[in-house]
Formats: sequence, C-alpha cells, structure tokens
Amino acid sequence: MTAQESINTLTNQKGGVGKTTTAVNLGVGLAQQGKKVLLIDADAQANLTMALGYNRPDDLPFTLSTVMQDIIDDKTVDASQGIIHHKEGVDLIPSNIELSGLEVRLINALSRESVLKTYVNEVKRDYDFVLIDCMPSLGMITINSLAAADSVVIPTQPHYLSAKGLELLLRTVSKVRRQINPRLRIDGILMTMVMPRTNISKDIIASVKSAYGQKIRVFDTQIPHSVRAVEATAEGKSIFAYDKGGKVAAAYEQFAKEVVEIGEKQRKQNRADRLR
Ligand SMILES: Nc1ncnc2c1ncn2[C@@H]1O[C@H](COP(=O)(O)OP(=O)(O)OP(=O)(O)O)[C@@H](O)[C@H]1O
Ligand SMILES: [Mg+2]
Repeated sequence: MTAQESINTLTNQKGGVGKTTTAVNLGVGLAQQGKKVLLIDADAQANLTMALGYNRPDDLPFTLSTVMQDIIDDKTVDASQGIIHHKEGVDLIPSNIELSGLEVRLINALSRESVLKTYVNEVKRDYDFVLIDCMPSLGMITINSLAAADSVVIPTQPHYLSAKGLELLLRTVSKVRRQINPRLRIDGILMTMVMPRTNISKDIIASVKSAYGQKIRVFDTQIPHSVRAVEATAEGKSIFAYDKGGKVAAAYEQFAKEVVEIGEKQRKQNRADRLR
C-alpha cells in the first residue's frame, strides 16, 4: 500500500459524541491493520493526548500549537520534531491549553485557514493515515482541520443526533469545499455509544438513514455503548490494550477495516476520474 491513503478529520461541533474515543481506537485499529498512523490532537482540552496516557499535557514542550505558531511566524519547522511514538503503534502530535490562545492569533494570521494544512503537507508522506481530532466547535482550528483533510468522519451519538446540528456541520463542510478545499469529502456518519436493544437508537438510526442515506454514508459499523470504553480512556489506553476481547474493541476493529475499504474504493474512483 502506498503512503498518504487519507487524511481524515473527526468533526462534530456537538460535544461528547465520541470523536476522541474514535480517534484513539480507529488510529490504533488502523495501526493493527499494518497502517502507519499519525494522530493530531486539535483540541485545547487535550483529551486525545491524555487518552494516550499523557496526563500532564501542559508540561509537554512541543505540541500542535508550537508548530502552528512557528508556521504563523514563518519560521522553518522541523516537521518530525515533537512527534511522539506511542507504544501502541501510532504517532501523536499532542496538544495542550496553549491551543486555545492560538485560536485567537489565527484570526490575524496570513493564510489563516491553511496553517495546519502546511504542517500536514510536511509530515503526511510518512503516513498512510493522518487522523485529526477536532474540538466541539466550528472555530478557526476546526476550519484548519477541514482545510487540511481529504475527508470527514462524523461521530454521532444516536441519542443526541440533532438534525439542525448536522445541517450546520454539512453547511460548514460545503462552504470549506467551495472556498478552501475542493477535494474535501464526507466519509460518513459513525453511530457511537449505541444501545442496540433500545428503540430510540433504532428509530434515530433509521431516520438518519432515510434523511441522509442518499447523500451521506452511515457506516455499517456501529460502536456499542460500554463502560469499558470510558475505563480505557481513564487508564490512558486504547480499547485494544484495555479490553481486547470486548465488543467495543471488535467494533473498532471492524470500523478500521471499513475505513480501509472505503479508502481503497475512493482511490480507484479517483484514478478512474483522472483517466476520464
Ligand atoms: N462506546 C462508548 N461507550 C460508552 N462511553 C463512551 C463510548 N465512547 C466514548 N464514551 C465516553 O463518552 C464521553 C465522550 O466521549 P469523547 O471524549 O470521545 O467525545 P468527544 O466528542 O471527543 O467529546 P468533546 O466534544 O468534548 O471533544 C467520554 O467520557 C467517553 O469515555
Ligand atoms: Mg474530544
């Protein structure tokens, strides 16, 4: 497999829907499929950084805000500096609270939408997948993530799915596509924390499929609700390291395979389009 399969951003401006949990477990799941994966923590809350066991992100000397600030200041960036090689087989650009200050500084920066893209372009050749974990907002850093990405994965808790919220996100993606990043695709909606036996989950998933299924894929994989997922994060481990035989690990393994498959189909499609 060639490098640079895909740069995916996990976005939903709704908080607590499973973006970070999906970034960790999709990332490690892809690494277990033999892919080289870089995880980028694009949230000042640093949940992704902490979910991988770095409990004191504010002590880290080198984070996403360091590189992005260097790019804004037009300094040369040593792209590999500060990348953490994690023992579960993924690489990580961590984050900390300093990223919240950057949100404001970006407003006056030159090419303010493409600072993260400049960085990703430097590092992506070393990876098959770059996964960007967004914060729950549609601010400048999230716009930077959408500008840097090839595609968007939208984790959604069926319980909280708000049609209005999804519309806003889809409008933002369309706007980014028109104005900044024409190649941006939506890979699909991932149902997280699903309680399979409850009617509310079933009804909401069915209504999402009927409302959006024509335009947007709803991934076949659904991530079940389980306290194991919460415990794994608290321990600073992926679900594969924490509860390998459990249903959440099985679901994220299946999701990683689904993402690889979709990527392969997409590349075939891109090649066919180029030949046309
Ligand atoms: N499959 C699951 N089953 C049960 N709880 C889960 C599951 N996935 C995630 N959680 C828990 O739900 C909470 C929110 O998850 P997570 O932090 O991944 O969401 P997020 O979208 O990244 O949140 P934010 O918007 O704050 O960045 C966390 O406490 C997490 O441990
Ligand atoms: Mg998060």
